[in-house]
Formats: sequence, structure tokens, C-alpha cells
Amino acid sequence: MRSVVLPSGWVYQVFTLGGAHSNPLQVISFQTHSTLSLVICVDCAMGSGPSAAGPTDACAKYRKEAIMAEQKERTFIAIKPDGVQRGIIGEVIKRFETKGFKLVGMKMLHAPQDLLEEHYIDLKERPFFPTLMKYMTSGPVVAMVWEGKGAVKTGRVMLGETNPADSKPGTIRGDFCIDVSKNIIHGSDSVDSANTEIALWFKEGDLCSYSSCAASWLY
Ligand SMILES: O=P(O)(O)OP(=O)(O)OP(=O)(O)OC[C@H]1O[C@@H](n2cnc3c(O)ncnc32)[C@H](O)[C@@H]1O
Ligand SMILES: Nc1ncnc2c1ncn2[C@@H]1O[C@H](COP(=O)(O)OP(=O)(O)O)[C@@H](O)[C@H]1O
Repeated sequence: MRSVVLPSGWVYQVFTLGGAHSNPLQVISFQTHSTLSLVICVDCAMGSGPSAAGPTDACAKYRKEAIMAEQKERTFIAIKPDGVQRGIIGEVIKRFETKGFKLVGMKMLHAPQDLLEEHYIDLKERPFFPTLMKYMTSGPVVAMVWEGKGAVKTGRVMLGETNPADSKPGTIRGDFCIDVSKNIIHGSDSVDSANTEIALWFKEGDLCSYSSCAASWLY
């Protein structure tokens, strides 16, 4: 049996996959925080059984499913009232579209106060919270869900820093705004918060699952 020493902060888990798989398959997943980094089949990793002839069919199938799941990561992006009023909706959509992300949900709404209080619950004790609520209820917002590999992390890079003054040119906040209290756009900061925010702003039936003909040119 082979053994590995994991760098600090990494964990591994061994589990058995059944269900959709024709053969029950035991896999080891290596993770750091919530990021799935590597999944390997026990047969292949341990050099026993079918691995002598290469990865098992089930392993290859699981890997393919894991890659496809990676491409389905979703992030919640909202154009704030100042972004709507300043006519930046099209520019934001253009940037996410031309990057290669897939739009799977979008709606314009006057966000109710209770929704915003839930959305910004972590900031409730911050001194600027009342200003933030006044700002976010000052006009309609455009709520969107974008899908693609690394959508959360890359989405944040595309947005820039919270304070536009710290945002590099080329980022949305770096190019289109000046002040932290009017920073035109929101983007989820982790996969977990993306899932929470999407569930808060959208009902499951509001989102569209579809294949994009561009996928094979992107991945
Ligand atoms: O949630 P989003 O809106 O994407 O923002 P963020 O992740 O970049 O940043 P924070 O949660 O720290 O702050 C949430 C928002 O609160 C506002 N905000 C943060 N700090 C602020 C401050 O010092 N004064 C006024 N508004 C502030 C600003 O609109 C931020 O985008
Ligand atoms: N110091 C601040 N003053 C005014 N508004 C702020 C300040 N910090 C954050 N905000 C507002 O609160 C929002 C949420 O903050 P936060 O979640 O920290 O950042 P981000 O929006 O980049 O995820 C910001 O986008 C911004 O609109």
C-alpha cells in the first residue's frame, strides 16, 4: 500500500460511490477547505485489481462527472441600485458572457429590506449597516446567477476589491466607481455563500439548466 503525507490544511476522505455507478467505486478525495482538489479511485491509487490495465471504467466515469460538476459552479452577482441607474448592466453582463460564464438566472427587483438584512447578516453590527440598507433599497437591483468553472473566485477577481480605490483598472469596480458606499456590484465571496445567496434570492425553478454550444470551446 502506498502512503502519502498531506501538506498542512489538507484533509482526505475515503468513501464509496454507488447509485448511478454500475460498479460500487471506492474513492479518496483530497481537499483543502471546501475546494475539491483531487479525487482518485482506490483501485487505481493502490495499484491493485483493474489498475494494472489503467483506470477502471467506473473511475474514469467518476472523474468525468467530477470535471462536469466543476463546470457547474455557480455564483450570485447583483448589480446594485447605482449600477442600474448608471447604465452599467449591459457592461457587467458583457464581461461575464465574454469571459465564458453562462447566465442561468436573472431578475430585476426592488429588493425588500428583510431580504437585504438576511443577505448582509454578517455586517449587521457594522457602523455602515444602516447606510448600506438605505443604499440597497434606493432603487431596483439586477440579481443574476452565473455558472462555470471557478465562477465564484474568478467572479470576485472580475469585480475587484470592496473599496474601488483598491481595485485595479480592468476590474468592474476599478473601472466604473470611486466610493466604497457606491460600489455598483455584489459578488459571492465563497462557494458556500454563493449557495446560500442563490437560495435566498432565487427559487430553484427560476434557474435554467442548459448546455451551451460554447462549452467544448471553453473546456
Ligand atoms: O458583499 P458585497 O456587496 O459584494 O461587498 P464585499 O463583500 O466586497 O464587501 P463587504 O461584505 O465587506 O461589504 C459589503 C458592502 O458594504 C458596503 N460597505 C462595506 N464597507 C463599507 C463602508 O466602510 N462604508 C460604507 N459601505 C461599506 C459596500 O457596499 C460593500 O460592498
Ligand atoms: N466602509 C464601508 N463604507 C460603506 N459601505 C461599505 C463599506 N464597506 C463595505 N460597504 C458596503 O457593503 C457591501 C458589502 O461589504 P462586503 O461584503 O465587506 O464587501 P463586498 O461587497 O466586496 O463583498 C460592499 O459591497 C459595500 O457596498
